[in-house]
Amino acid sequence: MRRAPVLVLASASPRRRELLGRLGVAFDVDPAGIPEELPAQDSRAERVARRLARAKALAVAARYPALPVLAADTVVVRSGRLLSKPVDEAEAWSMLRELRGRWHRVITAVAVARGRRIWVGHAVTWVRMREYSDHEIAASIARGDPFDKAGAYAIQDERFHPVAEYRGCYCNVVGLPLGTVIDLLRRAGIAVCPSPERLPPECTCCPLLASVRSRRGLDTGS
Ligand SMILES: Cc1cn([C@H]2C[C@H](O)[C@@H](COP(=O)(O)OP(=O)(O)OP(=O)(O)O)O2)c(=O)[nH]c1=O
Repeated sequence: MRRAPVLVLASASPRRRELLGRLGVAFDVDPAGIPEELPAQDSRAERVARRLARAKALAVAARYPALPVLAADTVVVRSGRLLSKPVDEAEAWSMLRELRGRWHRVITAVAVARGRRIWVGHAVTWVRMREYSDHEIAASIARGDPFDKAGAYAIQDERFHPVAEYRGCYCNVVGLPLGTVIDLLRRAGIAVCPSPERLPPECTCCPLLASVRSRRGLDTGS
């Protein structure tokens, strides 16, 4: 029997749905579908992502007075320039060339709205891209992969695998920092007790998840 939802995920992203599902909470999905307009240049990228996550959560919360609503927004920041999802091939080319061989930041902000209250948090991951070729960029664009991804790439892309290394939370780059999500849900009154074997192993860098794993004896502390 299907469990009654305890929250609503305001997102059309299949990655967010998959990651939230790993926390073992029952949820409904209802995307916000609001226009996402980014300022081209903003030194306060965290603030931009937080504002968008908040707007998505509030847009959907109006439809669910009895349930908490969780939304997120991911932005890629390179030299102070915000990169969201490319609108066309030319923009995908320019983003992937700009990121190639360099470090950038990925910020995902998360908002949980419940009634008139809202809790917002964010996580930052530093990512260095490898020196992929123009031919690889063309192949990725020909597959249509960049167009629903901030920065025109996916760290989880097994054909392109554009990332050389990263510092911080892997799930944050994919679109949902689980440590931040657990913290915000607890603050909104939803206790989350994830089963450690369902958590992505790459999430060990989230302190909260690391402590969950450690408590259950899965982390040797190395
Ligand atoms: C950088 C990066 C982004 N992404 C994805 C996560 C998000 O789905 C997307 C960022 O765009 P967002 O605008 O944050 O989210 P979205 O439009 O896909 O979904 P919604 O607003 O309905 O929640 O990029 C990856 O899957 N892998 C990556 O490595």
